[in-house]
Amino acid sequence: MTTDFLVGQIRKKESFLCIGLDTDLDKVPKHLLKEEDPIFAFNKAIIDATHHLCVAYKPNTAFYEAYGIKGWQALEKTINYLNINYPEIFTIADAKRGDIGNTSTRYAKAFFEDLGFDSVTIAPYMGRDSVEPFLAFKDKHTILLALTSNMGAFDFQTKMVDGKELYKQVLEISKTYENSENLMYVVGATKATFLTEIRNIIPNSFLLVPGVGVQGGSLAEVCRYGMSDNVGLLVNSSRGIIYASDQDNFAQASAEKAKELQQEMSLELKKR
Ligand SMILES: O=c1ccn([C@@H]2O[C@H](COP(=O)(O)O)[C@@H](O)[C@H]2O)c(=O)[nH]1
Repeated sequence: MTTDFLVGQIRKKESFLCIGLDTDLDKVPKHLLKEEDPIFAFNKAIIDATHHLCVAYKPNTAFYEAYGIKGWQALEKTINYLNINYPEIFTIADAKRGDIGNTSTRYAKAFFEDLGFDSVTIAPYMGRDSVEPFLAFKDKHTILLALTSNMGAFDFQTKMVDGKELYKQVLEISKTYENSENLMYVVGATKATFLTEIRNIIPNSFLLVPGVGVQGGSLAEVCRYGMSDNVGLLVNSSRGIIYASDQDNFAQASAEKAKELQQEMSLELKKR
């Protein structure tokens, strides 16, 4: 998917919401456990109830890998279901990969070609040759971890390296990578006040922003400091939406939570 198409969807739906499919069988409604594939049954119900309120879904692969082959099959069914039924939706494999070049190429083939995701999250720590194999895929997007939402972000990401915080070095150096137009970045909603400086370095790049809801980040602050001329934001919520209820009406309850965020986003878009 091209970035222009994504921006068009955001304007049309008045939403830059990304719903995280962090599907945990300990948390899904008990009646679904009788299904042949309860992970997919849960995801399908959530997607069918919420697709008109969001522009992206982000399965975090950890939640699928934890169930072995069955989990991976559920991930495959979920991305196929999205690509066939809702091709206008931007898909993110939150896999946080990155390795030496030839290995990164295999990761890129797995997520972009075999599974057919639009984007994948990548750790920048191994540098240029670990990231460029992902960037080589046309109309696919590589989402680099820049400043993450967790407390541990302060262990390394904000430390000074050559006179500048490490996360700023990640932003600046990655701009020199081949096909850098295919880059997006992860910035946690809990770090919203850093967004002004981040926007000075990457004024128009798309940011994937997790951390609203359960982690305590504020959507209003993210918009105030991080919205660019082309919106440039995909704000993720996982648990706050998909586990709104563990009763029979769970999908409807998730749609209600998604609608609350979508309406706030619509107001933010109208302010600009
Ligand atoms: O900095 C980061 C990077 C990734 N995540 C992931 O996003 C979701 C957040 O889930 P919530 O339930 O909305 O808190 C989850 O998959 C994380 O692994 C992040 O939170 N922060």
